[in-house]
Amino acid sequence: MSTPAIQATGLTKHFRGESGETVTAVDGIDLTIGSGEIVAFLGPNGAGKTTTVDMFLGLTSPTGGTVEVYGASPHRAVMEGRVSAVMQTGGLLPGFTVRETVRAIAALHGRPDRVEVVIERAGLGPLANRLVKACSGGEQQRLKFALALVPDPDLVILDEPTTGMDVGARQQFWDTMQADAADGRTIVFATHYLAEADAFADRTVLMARGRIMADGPTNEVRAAYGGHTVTFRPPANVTGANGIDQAWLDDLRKAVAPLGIYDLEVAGASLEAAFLALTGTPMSNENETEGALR
Ligand SMILES: Nc1ncnc2c1ncn2[C@@H]1O[C@H](COP(=O)(O)OP(=O)(O)OP(=O)(O)O)[C@@H](O)[C@H]1O
Repeated sequence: MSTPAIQATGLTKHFRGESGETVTAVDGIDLTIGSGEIVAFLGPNGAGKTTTVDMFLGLTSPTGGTVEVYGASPHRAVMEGRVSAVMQTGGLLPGFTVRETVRAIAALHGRPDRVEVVIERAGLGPLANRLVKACSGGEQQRLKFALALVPDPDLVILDEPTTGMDVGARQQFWDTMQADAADGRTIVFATHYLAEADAFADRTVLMARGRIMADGPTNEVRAAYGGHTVTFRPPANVTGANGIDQAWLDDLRKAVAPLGIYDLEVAGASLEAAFLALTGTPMSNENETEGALR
């Protein structure tokens, strides 16, 4: 059997919280990701997705357990160019053009031969001479993706790569990823968006409170654990510019608990959701409903 891309055993991470309490971000994860898999880490805010992928990349050291990337430490796998990442945040130099940025990173890796390949692969050809500061958020994310491809890694890890993109940019980003994945690269990405896992991942690892709640083919996870989303419009007198009145929400949580409803989450309506509702296009993002009982 070939060496797995990622092998995690009992992987655990504790942080010290603001008042000195222990926060368990990742709580004993066992996981094997094989070569060529496309895996989504799906979960709500604070589920532990970022901490988990940070440990895959050696950016955070585990408090307990182990993680190996292609049979070696994450640090070594990164140094050898076997794994690279597209992170949520991270600096691009605004005064460089797209091509200059790719050239600089390719020079660092000793791979000048990769410049045009990755520009083309990330769909940046028409933008190659544009200054980074003139690129949209979505275009900058595609540039980060191009940079991640410079060492021709076996594994690419993406942490919520489409955060902040509009619907069109998100689609374009995933089209680019899809084309790349067709070449057999292993891809692991963290996302809030069930629709992204559904559309793109063969396998979904559903995380909540630092644990794996479900892990399997995306369609099976959806069917077995998806449940139903109940949307509602709260009374006008409890809503304001800052969201829904907290005391009312606490009462609501208490009221629905006897019905077996837990983890009630409320997200403010986004412009995207409003746009989609107004245009009649189905919403792809289930986290951006006006109010949702999960
Ligand atoms: N450096 C830190 N110090 C203290 N607590 C942290 C730190 N990093 C993360 N946490 C906590 O660990 C938990 C998991 O956070 P993490 O960022 O991994 O979740 P996530 O699923 O990626 O969430 P999001 O989707 O919001 O990015 C959260 O409770 C978070 O507040």
